[in-house]
Amino acid sequence: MSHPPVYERVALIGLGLIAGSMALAMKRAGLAGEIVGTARTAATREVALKRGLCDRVCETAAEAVEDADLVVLCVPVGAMETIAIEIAPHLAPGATVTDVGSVKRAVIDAVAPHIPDGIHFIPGHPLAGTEQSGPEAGFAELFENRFTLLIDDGADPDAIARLARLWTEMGARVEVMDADHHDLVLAVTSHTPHLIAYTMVGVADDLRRVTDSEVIKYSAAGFRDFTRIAASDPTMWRDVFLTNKDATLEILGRFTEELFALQRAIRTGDGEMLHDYFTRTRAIRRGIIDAGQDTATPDFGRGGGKR
Ligand SMILES: NC(=O)c1ccc[n+]([C@@H]2O[C@H](COP(=O)([O-])OP(=O)(O)OC[C@H]3O[C@@H](n4cnc5c(N)ncnc54)[C@H](O)[C@@H]3O)[C@@H](O)[C@H]2O)c1
Ligand SMILES: O=C(O)C(=O)C[C@]1(C(=O)O)C=C[C@@H](O)C=C1
Repeated sequence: MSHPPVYERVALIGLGLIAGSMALAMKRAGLAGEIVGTARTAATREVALKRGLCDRVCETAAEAVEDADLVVLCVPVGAMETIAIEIAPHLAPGATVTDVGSVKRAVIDAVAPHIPDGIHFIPGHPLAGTEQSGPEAGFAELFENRFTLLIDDGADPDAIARLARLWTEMGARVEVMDADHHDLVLAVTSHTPHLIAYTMVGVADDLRRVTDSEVIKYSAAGFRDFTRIAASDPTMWRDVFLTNKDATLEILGRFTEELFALQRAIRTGDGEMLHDYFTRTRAIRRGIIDAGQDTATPDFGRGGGKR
């Protein structure tokens, strides 16, 4: 290892897809002196040790954060407050607490009040994931060339820079953003699209007669992508919608208006409207590719067939 670790001891609370990927990315680049992990079940802790995600596991979050200079909350958004209350009295002075939750305002409201003076709280969100979850799901390349958004909620700039360095060394592109703006942007780019995918797969399931035959047999393209997204973790996504309620409802309202406009164009045979609409959306896709940001479904030669 040619450089000192960014953090001497990192505590990962919750050992699923994101924690596992962080652990492997940190190990690969020598970014943590020691990685300590905790999860609720012995089975998860065992897998984490077996996969080499952690150097050590603890039964409780309180034990795991002892003497850690970085604590990463990697649990569903709705579980963040309980964990914050549990770890607060055990945090080392000067430590940084961050999280990877998909919603930011709700996490700040839930966690910040419990963080003691002298601890840096810097909410974060890697814009990278898959539909897989649990301790087997993580892989070191997950964050490569993907954005990680950090929220500046008044934390010490040096502590933010240090955390940004960790993410950069794990391969991510880091940007600092305001929490409310984050939640609105993610409602457009991630949360509402997931809800639409869940809905579409639900519609197909309602037509069970079709599901049993054609839907599965012929789901090579668009629908298959929807089923991948709709296979994402139910607890995580329940919490996302319950905690990013206003922004999601705002975007869903707009979505419904557009859908009605398209529905009307189909009913009235307004081909020009449909063509113009699809021309505009095609340009957006091409813009994303031209900007070199078409990294939405990293494959890395693993699990390509499942996507
Ligand atoms: N999966 C994604 O695509 C993705 C991407 C970016 C951020 N996130 C966010 O990262 C966080 C973790 O997601 P993940 O995909 O790693 O999930 P995961 O399901 O793979 O792992 C979650 C971990 O939290 C534990 N956990 C669940 N409920 C808990 C509770 N009530 N108390 C304590 N531990 C609990 C689980 O046992 C597991 O160890 C979530 O907040 C999610 O919003 C997910
Ligand atoms: O590719 C996927 O499976 C994802 O949905 C990942 C995705 C996203 O919407 O882009 C999902 C939730 C997150 O908070 C961040 C990333």
